[in-house]
Amino acid sequence: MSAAPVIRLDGVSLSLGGRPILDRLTFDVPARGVTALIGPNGAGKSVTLRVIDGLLRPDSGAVRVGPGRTAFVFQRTALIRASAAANVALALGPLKLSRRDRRERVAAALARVGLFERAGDAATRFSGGEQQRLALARAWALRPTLLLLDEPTASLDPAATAVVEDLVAEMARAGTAVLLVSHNLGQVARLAERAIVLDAGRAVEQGPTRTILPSPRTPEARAYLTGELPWTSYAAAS
Ligand SMILES: Nc1ncnc2c1ncn2[C@@H]1O[C@H](COP(=O)(O)OP(=O)(O)OP(=O)(O)O)[C@@H](O)[C@H]1O
Repeated sequence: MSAAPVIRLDGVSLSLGGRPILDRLTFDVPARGVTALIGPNGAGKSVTLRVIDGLLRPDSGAVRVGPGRTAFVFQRTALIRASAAANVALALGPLKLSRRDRRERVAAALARVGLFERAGDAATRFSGGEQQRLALARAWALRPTLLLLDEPTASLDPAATAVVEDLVAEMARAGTAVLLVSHNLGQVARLAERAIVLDAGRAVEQGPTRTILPSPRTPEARAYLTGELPWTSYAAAS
């Protein structure tokens, strides 16, 4: 591969509440394009994003991220009690823009997600889907090197989902590396060139989505992708 990866996890292990969650997790995320992190509930996808963003520190192993700015859009977005415009402007704090550039970038970001008319409204009163779009606008305005997305369209209607998917694709085309956690496999196929399949805190399979999605090699990836639940086979066996 040409460029250095934007994320490198090497043998990362982490226990939480006395339970092993990540187990010698090792993978690279290339500096270009969209990489999907997929796997069953509880596999450790969100914890992995938090480790990458430095919100959780692994017990062992190495995490290398960057260089550049990272933006993180959570499953449940953290917005401040202020207007939509103020929420975007606040994210631009570290950028040292002129007042005018900042105002223009905020307006463009809100317009990009269809919230321009709502610029002065209290962000915490937005619907779940509107808050998610606002969180994306905040990330877009930052022009990050790396974008971490945790189920960004889980609560969105189809039209808003399309807006978010367009925005993510546009950011990727503009050079942002994206790591996307999603259970929407259609979305993964549409957006991501590569996928990493997590199971019980380990990367069990990784490679191009066009081969992993239709023909996974490992039983864990196959079970996830075909919707086979571990407790179903347990119940059937007992
Ligand atoms: N702060 C914490 N303390 C204790 N356990 C935690 C903590 N955070 C996460 N866990 C546990 O770690 C495991 C992995 O959680 P995580 O949220 O990463 O799963 P996930 O793969 O993102 O799942 P989902 O698809 O359901 O969102 C879960 O069993 C969860 O209960």
